[in-house]
Amino acid sequence: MTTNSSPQLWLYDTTLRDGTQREGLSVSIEDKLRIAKRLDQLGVPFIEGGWPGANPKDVQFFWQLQEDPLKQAEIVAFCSTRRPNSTAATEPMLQDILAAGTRWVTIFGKSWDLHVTTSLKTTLEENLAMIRDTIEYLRSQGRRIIYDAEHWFDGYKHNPDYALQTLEAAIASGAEWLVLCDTNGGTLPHEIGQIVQDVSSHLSFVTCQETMTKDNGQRIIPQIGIHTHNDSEMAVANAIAAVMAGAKMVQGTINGYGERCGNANLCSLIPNLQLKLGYSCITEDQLTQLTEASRFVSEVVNLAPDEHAPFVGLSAFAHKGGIHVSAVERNPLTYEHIQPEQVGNHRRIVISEQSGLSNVLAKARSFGIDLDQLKAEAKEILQRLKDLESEGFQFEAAEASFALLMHEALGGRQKFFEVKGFQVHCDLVEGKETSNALATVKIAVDGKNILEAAEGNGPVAALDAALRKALVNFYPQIATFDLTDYKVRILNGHTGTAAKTRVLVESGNGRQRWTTVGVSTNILEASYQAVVEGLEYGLLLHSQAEAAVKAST
Ligand SMILES: CC(=O)SCCNC(=O)CCNC(=O)[C@H](O)C(C)(C)COP(=O)(O)OP(=O)(O)OC[C@H]1O[C@@H](n2cnc3c(N)ncnc32)[C@H](O)[C@@H]1OP(=O)(O)O
Ligand SMILES: CC(=O)C(=O)O
Repeated sequence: MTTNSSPQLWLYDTTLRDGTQREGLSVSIEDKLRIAKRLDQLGVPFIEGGWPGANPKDVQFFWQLQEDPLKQAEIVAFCSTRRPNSTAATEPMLQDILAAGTRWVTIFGKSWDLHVTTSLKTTLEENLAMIRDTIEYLRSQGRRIIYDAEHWFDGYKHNPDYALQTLEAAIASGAEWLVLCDTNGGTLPHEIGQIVQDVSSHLSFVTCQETMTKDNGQRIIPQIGIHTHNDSEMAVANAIAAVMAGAKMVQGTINGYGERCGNANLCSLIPNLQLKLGYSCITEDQLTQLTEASRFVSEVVNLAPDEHAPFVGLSAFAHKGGIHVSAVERNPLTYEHIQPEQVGNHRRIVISEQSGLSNVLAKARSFGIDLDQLKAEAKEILQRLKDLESEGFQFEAAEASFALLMHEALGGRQKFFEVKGFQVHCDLVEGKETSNALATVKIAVDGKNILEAAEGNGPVAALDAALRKALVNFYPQIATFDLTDYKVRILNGHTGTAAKTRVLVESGNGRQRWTTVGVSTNILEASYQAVVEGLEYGLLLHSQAEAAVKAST
């Protein structure tokens, strides 16, 4: 828990700049604005919005934010130092930076002599001049400077004297933050900690001798920041090592998006820094928005969320093993490192062949069924679950089917309808992309037999349509049900066409979604089981909702 006396750390989000350097991630201006506003709400104090000279989208983004500014965050424009053998005042990109109208600017410069001579093809002296001129010029235009020392750790390891000279150039010209970058992501935590300590001691010596003054006459004592990449899967650990060695700014991205293997993931860094190390980054209230913010950003950038992401993933607090569930039910501390609610996540109990009685009892409670006094029935359900999973069923993603199985075992499964039989006929016409399918179903509702037929652009769509057509007169609510996803998995592929198929069907009613499962050697039969259970579970939800309304009136 953080208190008023918790040491302050400054978060710096670069999702909109370094994050968009991830392969496969592209955002519109509108997307960038939505993300910036979400990060602002989350309480991130610095948000790097992009590189205004690099593309028209980033230019436009900063202009739009001038019209409609953020509430609390500083929006930061990013750029390189001027090019070799030019002047800062005539560098077009620096004019774009000024036009972006931000108070803060991040300038990245070269720390590694190899990069100076190879990438920039210039002299070590000219690189120092590029850093100095650029920062001095931007300061003369009223900007405050964060200096990103690109390839800092590699540069320092190869030529520490020169690397330190680049930082001294940044200090002498008035940078307020010196952000040490592990650009290639190859450094390990012990090296990061040691090098940050070395730099801190060197800087206290340098800043005693030479410090700039701000416009208000105060001395500028630059502080250290850290920017890490995940190429060695160390980005978060490295950022933490830097903080423990004295860094006061932490740069990263939501969900760890970034070039190659990504940047330090703020969704892991923030809770680690705040809950484990006692630093103050955002308020406790804002921390409870972290999971939602992570999912919001993945939705906007159109990338599936990582379900196994620490802290914010769907599975981050999902308990599957029976032993774990039993203990967590007694005390969550037994298998959870933090309370999921602290980061806006929640505990989940997963049902599978790895379950024990505790999983079944907990899941029953979540369905509103009290099995605690019915141990024999619960054991039977557990055995049935294990038997079905050994036949290829999988209930962890198909909880609606498991709920129906429970009702069945307890003798309370409501029979909304009975399928007496079905037939599907497919026409495959050469040259046509989709097949035409016709399904006929025979069902019984309340003792009445109904025969219905429907077409679809595939056999499952036709079967689903025929079932709905037959049922809708009895259950009008079926018109609101949707089949939202359909997944097929071949279970024992080595047996060729005799392989078993598992079908998962996700259905919805506009408010809730549920998943059902079917397994058979015949894909149509497996689909039929899952589709029928999907309709049945939807009807069950509807009747439970009606009963709840009745009970409350
Ligand atoms: C570590 C990082 O993540 S840094 C950020 C990297 N991000 C990006 O590159 C994304 C945005 N980039 C772009 O849109 C383009 O690369 C631009 C607009 C910046 C530059 O485009 P171009 O002028 O066509 O150059 P190009 O992309 O080939 O980059 C190489 C140039 O950058 C120069 N350069 C590289 N780093 C620096 C630096 N720190 N300071 C000054 N110039 C630099 C090189 O010297 C080279 O110049 P040259 O072509 O005159 O020899
Ligand atoms: C500046 C930056 O993004 C890096 O060095 O990785």
